[in-house]
Amino acid sequence: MRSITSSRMRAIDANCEYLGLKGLQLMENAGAAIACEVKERIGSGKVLFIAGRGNNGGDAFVAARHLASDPRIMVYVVLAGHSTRIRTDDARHNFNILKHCSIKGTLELTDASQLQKTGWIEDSDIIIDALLGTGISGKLRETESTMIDLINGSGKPVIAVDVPSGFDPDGGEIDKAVIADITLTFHEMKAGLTTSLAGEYTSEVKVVNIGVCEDAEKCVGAGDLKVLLRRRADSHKGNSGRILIVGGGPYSGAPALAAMAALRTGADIVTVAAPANVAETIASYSPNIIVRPLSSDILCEEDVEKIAELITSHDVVVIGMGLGRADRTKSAIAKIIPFCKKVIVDADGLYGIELPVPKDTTMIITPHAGEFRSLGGNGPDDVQAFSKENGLTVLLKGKEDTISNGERVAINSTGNAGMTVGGTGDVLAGITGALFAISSPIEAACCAAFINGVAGDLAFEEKGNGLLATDIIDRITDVMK
Ligand SMILES: NC(=O)C1=CN([C@@H]2O[C@H](COP(=O)(O)OP(=O)(O)OC[C@H]3O[C@@H](n4cnc5c(N)ncnc54)[C@H](O)[C@@H]3O)[C@@H](O)[C@H]2O)[C@@H](O)CC1
Ligand SMILES: [K+]
Repeated sequence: MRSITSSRMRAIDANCEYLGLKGLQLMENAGAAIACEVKERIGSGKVLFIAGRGNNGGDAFVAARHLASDPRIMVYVVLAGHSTRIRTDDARHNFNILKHCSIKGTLELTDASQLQKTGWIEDSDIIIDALLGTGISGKLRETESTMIDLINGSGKPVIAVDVPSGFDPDGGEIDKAVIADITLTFHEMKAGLTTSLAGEYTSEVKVVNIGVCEDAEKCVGAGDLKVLLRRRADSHKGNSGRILIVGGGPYSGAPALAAMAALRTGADIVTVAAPANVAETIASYSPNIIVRPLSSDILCEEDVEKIAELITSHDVVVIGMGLGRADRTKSAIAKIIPFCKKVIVDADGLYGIELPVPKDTTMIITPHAGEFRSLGGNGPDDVQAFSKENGLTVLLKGKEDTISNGERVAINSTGNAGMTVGGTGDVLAGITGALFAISSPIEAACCAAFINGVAGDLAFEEKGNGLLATDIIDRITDVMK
């Protein structure tokens, strides 16, 4: 069954916003769907909303408004905590409108035990649980924890909003959660609700369409990047990645561009392993790059041992740019790949790999159309099947980039015609390397294509068709901000 993680859902929500579809609109649809479900279950009576201070609560405030205008229904709203501490603008907005609706009673409770004294739980015909949704983190805290106990002790029918509160939407361990009769989950089935544990907390799950636009899911957007960068901010310093770039020989600029792009994307350390004839030239481009010279004028099998040793002190290997296609180089590449845990193969490197990918290696390839064909791929429509068959992630460069890990397919439409200039592919590979150190291959490939394209668009505004690959590198930090 198709399902979605909470972080992917957050990315889609943010992509909607980026495309002009506001969270408030989605919340309106979510709330309207809850109100419909309530009316289907009870034609008349008392409805008690128990809401938290995030957007899960916001959905409840919308539903309360929709129901309040029905003369047969009496609506009560309990907020866990004080309204000054509502966490999001959308939820606050909808909470504030409630004072203009015929709500029978509203309470803001920091002490959950006060709820019992109101008698609202016993009097209610149905309870709507909107304490916590996909924004839950860590162990359950008060006031929410006691409110969950009160809902579970009520014996009343319960509708859970998005997920039963306390339940981990990604299927992790839980302390306790609301036990609901039905869960209305928005947009797509949440991963946690597909686990066997879910059956203990909800008898039924209904997936509700809230009007998410197709491109927010299909195209890479600012939301994907936001989620990835937030994760990086949460991770400890020193976790941002050590990248080993294996490139150069016939050319010297390509590995240097990849290295600088990786550094600008936030990699901690970037080492370039390059044939001896170009090592000094590469080092002279920037003092930020560490260069390790190899044995001769091209990468060859004699270098494999040294590179295998270097790999052990790096998180990600980026191999291919500027290597040339000598037979000795190709066979060296084939021997190096099995030493790599995480590897990105670009440009000439693509002529040396053997598919499918070795069992312990996770690979991203970044071919253009011709390189993809030479691997046996058949254009953008074949990217998903090719990825699945060969056990890797493909970022096929083109007017629109097509990215797939065999399951998800994404399109990146940032970038412009000025980016056909040499070196932009090397920049993309470097960005991908830095992101791969901190994320899954599909996230890394998607976000790298997006960053590279937007940085290219910013550079194009300034330089027009005269833009250079180095101009794109200069704008990476603007995009990341
Ligand atoms: N555009 C959007 O983002 C949309 C979001 N939607 C709803 O918004 C929900 C996600 O909203 P949020 O991200 O605001 O998060 P939630 O509303 O799920 O939860 C966040 C709140 O819970 C508190 N909290 C987190 N972990 C806790 C714990 N362990 N113990 C006690 N309190 C805890 C936080 O302090 C915060 O106040 C979804 O589940 C869905 O119901 C829908 O309205 C559709 C649109
Ligand atoms: K909930």
